Amino acid sequence: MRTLQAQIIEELKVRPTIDPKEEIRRSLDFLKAYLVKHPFLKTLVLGISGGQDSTLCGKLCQMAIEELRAETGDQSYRFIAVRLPYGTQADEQDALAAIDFMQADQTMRVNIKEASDAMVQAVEANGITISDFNKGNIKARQRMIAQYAIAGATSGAVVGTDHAAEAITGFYTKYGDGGADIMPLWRLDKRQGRAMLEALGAPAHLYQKTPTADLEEDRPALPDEVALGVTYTDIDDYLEGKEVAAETAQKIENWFEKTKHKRHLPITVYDDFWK
Ligand SMILES: NC(=O)c1ccc[n+]([C@@H]2O[C@H](COP(=O)([O-])OP(=O)(O)OC[C@H]3O[C@@H](n4cnc5c(N)ncnc54)[C@H](O)[C@@H]3O)[C@@H](O)[C@H]2O)c1
Ligand SMILES: Nc1ncnc2c1ncn2[C@@H]1O[C@H](COP(=O)(O)O)[C@@H](O)[C@H]1O
Ligand SMILES: O=P(O)(O)OP(=O)(O)O
Ligand SMILES: [Mg+2]
Repeated sequence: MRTLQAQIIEELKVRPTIDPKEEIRRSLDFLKAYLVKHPFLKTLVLGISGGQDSTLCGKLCQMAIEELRAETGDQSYRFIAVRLPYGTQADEQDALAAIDFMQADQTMRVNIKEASDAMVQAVEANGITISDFNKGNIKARQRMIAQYAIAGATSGAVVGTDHAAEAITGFYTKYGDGGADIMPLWRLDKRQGRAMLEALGAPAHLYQKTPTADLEEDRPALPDEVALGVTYTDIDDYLEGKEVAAETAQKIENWFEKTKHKRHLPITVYDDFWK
């Protein structure tokens, strides 16, 4: 195995094989323990896009909350699934199917279009141009703002869907979808998450779906794998300690190095991870 590959696997805590049922249990116990330890927190708040990760994460949140209600008798615990379209979302049906699968206690809807467009306009008034790509990150951050507003109003914690196969390439918006309080999928790669959804009986079309951030208007539903130039199969193989083509490993490691800053809190004079 490559030296950096071993270090990354250690940092991101990926295991080469998992028992999906055990990992489901582990995530549920983690979510429950965190809420029990912080009695002020009563809701879990998560954006549901209609993609694989939020389908899995949302199902785990709902299951954890149901167990908590049954075990504590506290009926104020609830899971809030949040629809956060930018205008009309092309795969809205998938998002609704995901919410139906998880049987969310409550669904809220915040259209982020007006706020995102207003931000672009207000910034551009300074004589600079916001690219379509940059605007994509503004959308992801508006989603974060909406989720924190809901968490603030409901004594909630914002749940994030980041996992090892995204963390390794930094394929998330800093303080956007990367901004959350608790991340129950951290440690898992993409195929491990898929196996967990299969074990949970999710509709196949949701876990077989092509992963996309769907943030750009010029390239709608751009597959992550196209944006990254590397497949999740290769990323997962790399994370599981398998051999991948040298050129592929180099691409993955370039993403890892370039996005190091995202996996740390803001940099101060006492930090040296970046040196
Ligand atoms: N496919 C899509 O539709 C789409 C659209 C937009 C973004 N994305 C993805 O979302 C992710 C976010 O994009 P991004 O990473 O360009 O934006 P980001 O906002 O997450 O991170 C870039 C910002 O991080 C900071 N930064 C950059 N390098 C730094 C360093 N070395 N030290 C400290 N701070 C640093 C700067 O503030 C910079 O503006 C990417 O993976 C991107 O591909 C996808
Ligand atoms: N359209 C969306 N509605 C609700 N929540 C969303 C939407 N798009 C993204 N999200 C949330 O962000 C994460 C990350 O999405 P990526 O596809 O990995 O970029 C997703 O899991 C949702 O929680
Ligand atoms: O985060 P999601 O739910 O949008 O999943 P994916 O990353 O597969 O699009
Ligand atoms: Mg997605």
